[in-house]
Amino acid sequence: MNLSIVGSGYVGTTVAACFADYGHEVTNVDIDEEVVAAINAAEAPIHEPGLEELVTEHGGDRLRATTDYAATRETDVTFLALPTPTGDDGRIDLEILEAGVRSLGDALASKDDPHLVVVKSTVVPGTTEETVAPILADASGKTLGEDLHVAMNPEFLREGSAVADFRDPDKVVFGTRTEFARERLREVFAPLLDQSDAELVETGIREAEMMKYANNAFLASKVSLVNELGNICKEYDVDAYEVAEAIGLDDRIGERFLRSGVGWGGSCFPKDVSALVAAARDADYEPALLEAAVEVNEKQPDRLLDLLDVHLDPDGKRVAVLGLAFKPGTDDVRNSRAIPVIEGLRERGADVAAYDPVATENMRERFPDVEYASSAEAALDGAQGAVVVTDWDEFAALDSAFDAMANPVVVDGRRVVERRDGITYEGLTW
Ligand SMILES: NC(=O)C1=CN([C@@H]2O[C@H](COP(=O)(O)OP(=O)(O)OC[C@H]3O[C@@H](n4cnc5c(N)ncnc54)[C@H](O)[C@@H]3O)[C@@H](O)[C@H]2O)C=CC1
Ligand SMILES: O=C(O)[C@H]1O[C@H](OP(=O)(O)OP(=O)(O)OC[C@H]2O[C@@H](n3ccc(=O)[nH]c3=O)[C@H](O)[C@@H]2O)[C@H](O)[C@@H](O)[C@@H]1O
Repeated sequence: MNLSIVGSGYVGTTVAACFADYGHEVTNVDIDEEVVAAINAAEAPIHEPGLEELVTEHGGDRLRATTDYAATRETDVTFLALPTPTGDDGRIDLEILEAGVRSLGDALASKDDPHLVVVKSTVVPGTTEETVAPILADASGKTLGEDLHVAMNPEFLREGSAVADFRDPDKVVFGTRTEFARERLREVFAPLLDQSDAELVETGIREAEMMKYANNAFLASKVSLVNELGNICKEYDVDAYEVAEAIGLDDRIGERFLRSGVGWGGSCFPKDVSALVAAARDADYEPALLEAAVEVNEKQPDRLLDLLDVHLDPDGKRVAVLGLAFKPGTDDVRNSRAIPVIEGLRERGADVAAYDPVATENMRERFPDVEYASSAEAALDGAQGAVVVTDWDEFAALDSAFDAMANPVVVDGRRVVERRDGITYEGLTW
């Protein structure tokens, strides 16, 4: 099948490269010329395990990219993988999505065959049918349900394992209203459904939109709950990880997403919980539990720094920050817990020495005047204290590097560093 994917970021590039690998002809449309050039040169524009191999194999061949929306006319289905950020008021900001949809509608105006447009971006219930569909119909002059169809196909992949997650998801959700949309989506996803254990959920468009928010809100709240329990554990000198392991054996709770620590960040949990809270309030419903989940999350970096304060006054001292990415396996620093941690350290007058295996350049844009070390060892050298913010495996292997610290105080926000003789070790929730 001929597919176009509008937006070529974490989702758009991953989805496009995987669909090309399943044998589809795929065109990415993006306004960023560097992203387009990279894909056509068979280079991955973002860091994701396994993506480089796929783009190397298919880029410039079955996988192409362009800045020209006209390319969508040559395709049967267009997926929208555009950003849906948080606006200043906490609500979903649809400006970028609407601009992309308008350009797509203009391009489709001169296409004769019927076309399916699938919203893959995360959007609040009602957006596909009340915002996307009318703009498309207006710009293209086409008739909804006849030669223009819309659908919603939420994406559940995680950064850092995007390719593996996309190929083998727990579920694939089709939110549709017409048989045409259902049939085309089944055809697009046939190879993935054949080669994975994914459950197919066929539902309405608004339900599909809400499933995505419910999924993320549940997971974010689960981590906040385990963080709250972990904070109580710490006060009572109980190891929260032992407790989590035991409660996770109850399959009503489940063993995953029980890692307590410095909290959740990233490009999606914070914005999606915020958008859902705002949408609930717009409907005159006060989502008390989700608000509390956000509040607990915002306090975890302060608790980490309070623990450091117990052992040293950071003013004028070198403090190593180990990990800048919002989670391991990615160079993404959006809403990383490292941001409030670095801000808090600087407010205390500390000289921050930061290290991350892949996210340094992205964090440098945010904090240009922080010292970025080339290794964890270099960051720790001469430091009076260290905080661990991202659970990169390489931090677990650190050992003699702590001997180079001037004062070996380590506050671990992710349960990654091994306790050892010679360091003063504080776990955030254990
Ligand atoms: N990042 C993730 O792990 C996941 C993201 N999502 C959702 O997927 C959507 C996309 O997210 P990401 O891939 O993270 O975004 P991103 O920020 O990584 O990439 C978006 C891309 O869209 C391009 N773009 C912006 N305006 C455009 C326009 N008018 N026309 C064409 N291209 C344009 C940008 O240049 C960029 O390359 C969001 O709604 C997000 O909530 C859903 C599941 C996972
Ligand atoms: O909508 C999205 O963008 C995606 O958001 C999350 O994926 P992602 O943000 O890439 O990463 P996660 O692995 O979910 O981690 C999110 C944050 O929670 C934190 N976390 C996760 C698990 C845990 O046990 N403890 C914990 O603190 C991580 O450190 C990270 O900061 C969801 O897991 C995906 O299903 C979803 O598609």
